[in-house]
Amino acid sequence: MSFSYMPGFGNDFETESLPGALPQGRNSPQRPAYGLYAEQLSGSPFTAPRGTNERSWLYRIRPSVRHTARFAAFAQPHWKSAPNNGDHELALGQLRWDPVPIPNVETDFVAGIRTMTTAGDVFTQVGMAAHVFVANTDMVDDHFFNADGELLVVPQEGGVRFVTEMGVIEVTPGEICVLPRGLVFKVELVDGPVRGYLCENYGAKFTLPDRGPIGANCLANPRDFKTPAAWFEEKETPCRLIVKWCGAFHVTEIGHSPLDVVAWHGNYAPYKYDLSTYSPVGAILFDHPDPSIFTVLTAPSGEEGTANIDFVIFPPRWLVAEDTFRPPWYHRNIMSEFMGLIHGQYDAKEEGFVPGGMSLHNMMLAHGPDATGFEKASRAELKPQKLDNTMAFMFETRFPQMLTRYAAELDTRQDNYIDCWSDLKKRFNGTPEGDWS
Ligand SMILES: O=C(O)Cc1cc(O)ccc1O
Ligand SMILES: [Fe+2]
Repeated sequence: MSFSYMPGFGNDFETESLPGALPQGRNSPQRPAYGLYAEQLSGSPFTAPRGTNERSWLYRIRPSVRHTARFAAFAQPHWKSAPNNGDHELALGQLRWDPVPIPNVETDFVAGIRTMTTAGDVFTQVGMAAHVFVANTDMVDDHFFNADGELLVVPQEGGVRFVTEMGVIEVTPGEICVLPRGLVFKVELVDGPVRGYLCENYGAKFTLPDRGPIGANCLANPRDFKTPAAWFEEKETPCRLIVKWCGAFHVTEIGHSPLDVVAWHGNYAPYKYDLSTYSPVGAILFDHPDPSIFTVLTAPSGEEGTANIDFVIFPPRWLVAEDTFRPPWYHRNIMSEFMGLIHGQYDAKEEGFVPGGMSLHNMMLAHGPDATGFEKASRAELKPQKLDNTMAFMFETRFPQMLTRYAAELDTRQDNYIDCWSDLKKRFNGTPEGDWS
């Protein structure tokens, strides 16, 4: 399978996989070339302001409406939606999990999605859900679209190929991709079983954060985002289309492959991004800045500076701050922090937060470095230090994240997580020096 990408973020792209398939100068010619059907995919209301108006025109072998069956209910018991007001017995707490094992039974990408938390409300299109996915088999004749939100995919183990109606995106650990609401796709495994994290964004789309005084460069640069060129298949055998719609799952049948878009143009499209192209900007004299400096993508809410979701990474970087406690500070946060680790070690946790694992520090719940990390960082000689072999990330939302029953009962949950702070000693002894014995 050969496929390619076009650089840029939010561009007006155009791409055709057969010469002359894309109409020029108009969207709806009376008879599009090759006998294709023209179809608009609207990602924003028709009248949204220019800066947030998103739509693409797809030129396809058959229009999407040509399915052969009515929709019927489909079972996906592990993929939950908000509101989910905590259908479990687990008390409030700081939480951490080891990785979810990859199943032994045949599990494709859609079947392998397990919801950890939900926030907000899928019906009013605010909030998000944090999921993990584990899969060991390709989707062959099954396809999927999510009407409830865009999907930000963070692979952690194994490569994943999204064969979408607008082109093919392959991502491996260290890369991410975003699949817009409504996009039809199937998922193939590049090389064996896969595991990863998924953020389902019910609200306004992810966009690049403003850089403010940082200026025109650094952080995530637009040219490093890659959108696939058109790719299609002409497959005239029965296929299925599974749909997630307002939290419920439905299935219909199609007599052909729905991945039949020969050409498209527009600014509503999937994309991928290599996290190693992120240029972190940080404190170069003293103090530990807020983690918002490492925002890759932000999904705004209606309120300025208050994201529905921030997707934040903790990439390799130099620590140079003088007279500074360099790891994350102890804190309580109005936003809720779901974290995962793609590889390596995270600087606030010496052990217990392992690649593929997860932690949840919910609205206003105290957290920070474990006791061992605190000890080390408080006594470290403050030479410039390279943090290498590390890539953690955070789905941070303005809303509380409600735990699913699956997450509460998952046997990889670490019951003793809070013990990582139990050795934090009293250092106050009434003297300015404190007790550092
Ligand atoms: O809690 C965490 O580990 C994430 C985090 C990192 C950081 O450097 C500052 C604040 C913060 O929430
Ligand atoms: Fe935090």
